[in-house]
Amino acid sequence: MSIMAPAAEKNVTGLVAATFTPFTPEGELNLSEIGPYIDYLTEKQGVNSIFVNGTTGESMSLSVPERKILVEEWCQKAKGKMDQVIVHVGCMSLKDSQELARHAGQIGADGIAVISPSFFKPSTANALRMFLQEVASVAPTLPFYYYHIPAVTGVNVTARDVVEGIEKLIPSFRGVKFSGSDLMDFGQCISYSRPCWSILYGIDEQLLAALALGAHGAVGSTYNYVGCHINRLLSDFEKGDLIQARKIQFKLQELLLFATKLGFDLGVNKQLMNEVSGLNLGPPRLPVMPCPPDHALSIAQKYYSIFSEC
Ligand SMILES: CC(=O)N[C@H](C=O)[C@@H](O)[C@H](O)[C@H](O)CO
Ligand SMILES: CC(=O)C(=O)O
Repeated sequence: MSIMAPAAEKNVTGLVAATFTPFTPEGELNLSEIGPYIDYLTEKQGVNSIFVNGTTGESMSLSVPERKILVEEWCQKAKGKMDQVIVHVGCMSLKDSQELARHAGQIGADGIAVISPSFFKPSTANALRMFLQEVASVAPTLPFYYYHIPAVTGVNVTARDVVEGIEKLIPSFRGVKFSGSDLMDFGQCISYSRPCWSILYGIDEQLLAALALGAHGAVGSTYNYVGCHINRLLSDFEKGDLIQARKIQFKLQELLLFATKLGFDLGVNKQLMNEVSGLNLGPPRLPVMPCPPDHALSIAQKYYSIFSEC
């Protein structure tokens, strides 16, 4: 690298765990689990980056003050242990998003991501870009990621339309967390992406297809408990061993298919994490329902029958 190169900014690569928010049994934040959670990810799963207060973290069910308290704890406990802490700051209100973006910058997050508002939905890619630009503008030095999750937001604009030319509107733009199954649109984001961007895939059960299209990394909920296996999928893919990589992808598909038949949702996902990790992340918050204990147990048994110890 040239001696004149600007200070290196890290691209996001590899696996990023979308963290669950720890609650007490009464439904309050349980900050004391965050340190052990980070140690579990690094030591047991080999996962060194986190995406906090996203979908899995139930951000839209948290108050703005709760989101700030969580981010402070995640950033503090991750210091020296995690490569990247990316904070989702999207809200229905532009003002709330800006407040969280500013806060993330002040407390040393490595990047911020924003989901489209979904009550009043932007009707065009341009309206969405204007919203993203207003959020990014209050934290202009923080790497900014657009979080594309159309099945949840119901906002039907392609990510490619959102990112085209966005570097002129948002100089801090650094990539997309793409949680959609439209692989054509995903490919078009990769093909447009700039060298300093990271295009991260977010549907864990089809990661291998996204890798073939050039995904730089992946953000997902299942990397909380299958990270060490999916790390092997990544290295098999890099070696060109597609047969092994597929075997691992199919195992994750088998687990999720089994779980889906029992009604896989965030409550079940969180309880599966509790079972597998031994952490006490508690129940989800309403309207997400807690997982029936027998469902979590049978999914955990399936997990152990599919995946051996790492
Ligand atoms: C809707 C949702 O939460 N998607 C997650 C991330 O984007 C994924 O990690 C899924 O939880 C995962 O792919 C299992 O379906
Ligand atoms: C899965 C994911 O990326 C999220 O929880 O936001």
